[in-house]
Amino acid sequence: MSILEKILVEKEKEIAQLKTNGIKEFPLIKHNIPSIKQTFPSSVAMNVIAEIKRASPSKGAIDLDVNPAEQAKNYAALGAGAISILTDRTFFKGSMDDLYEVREACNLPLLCKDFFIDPIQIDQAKAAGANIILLIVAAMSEDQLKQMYTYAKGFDLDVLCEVHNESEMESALKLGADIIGINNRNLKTFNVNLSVTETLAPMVKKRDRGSDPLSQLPLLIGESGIKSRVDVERLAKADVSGILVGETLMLSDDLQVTFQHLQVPRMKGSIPNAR
Ligand SMILES: O=C(O)c1ccccc1NCC(=O)[C@H](O)[C@H](O)COP(=O)(O)O
Repeated sequence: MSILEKILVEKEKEIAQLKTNGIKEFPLIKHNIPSIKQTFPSSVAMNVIAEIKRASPSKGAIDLDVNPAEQAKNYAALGAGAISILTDRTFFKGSMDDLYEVREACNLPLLCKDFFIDPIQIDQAKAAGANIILLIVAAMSEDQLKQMYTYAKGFDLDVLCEVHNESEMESALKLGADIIGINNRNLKTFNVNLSVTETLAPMVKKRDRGSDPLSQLPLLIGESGIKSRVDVERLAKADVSGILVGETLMLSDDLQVTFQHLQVPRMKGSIPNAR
């Protein structure tokens, strides 16, 4: 069984519990958080979605004792455009409480990075303060993907639709996803290769947009395995609007320097108002 399959087996158990016990309510809610669809395209520097990641299947423990609110405040002060919070408990040692603590501490868009396969998980993420949820194309059928996407959008949530190969990119484009994450990490082997983004990103512009050639291109996010300025420059050339970075930020001894390395200039052609 691949790690993704193992995670999904656990998710089925969690979903059964949520349906029996109900979702956990939180006393928020902050409104008027800007969407990354509005803020990312106009940015001249690479947009960073900075992740709070206590542990992972590929790395084991990363920083089990991190204070999510403090970490998020540091990310925000250094110019992160959004924060990703791994909320899965079994494999990543996170929780919905982590998400909520970050929601209370900052006003950036928050990505609930979990393994969504049932609408009740979307209800739970929204209640804890998420603005964006993750839908992994490899985790469900096209019909299920469409249902989950429609459900999340109806709840005023953005959706990061994650792909790792050409057929998954085709599914995301067919769905009409407006934010697509290209995951450089193979969830079966854990192998990380930035050429995944370089190969898949051009598919977005090549796609036939039928009778509406001016329709907006999806926002592209390069995900996983990003460690250095050189890595980000490669992804900038592939014309992504943003990058999702976990381990490198969580293990950084000097977040300010690490952020400077990540915020490289983006391609001029991809920035509407850039001169
Ligand atoms: O990180 C893992 O080991 C992992 C394994 C199985 C499924 C998902 C996994 N990671 C989730 C993520 O999407 C990453 O945390 C995110 O893209 C950031 O990656 P990185 O910068 O390499 O920490």
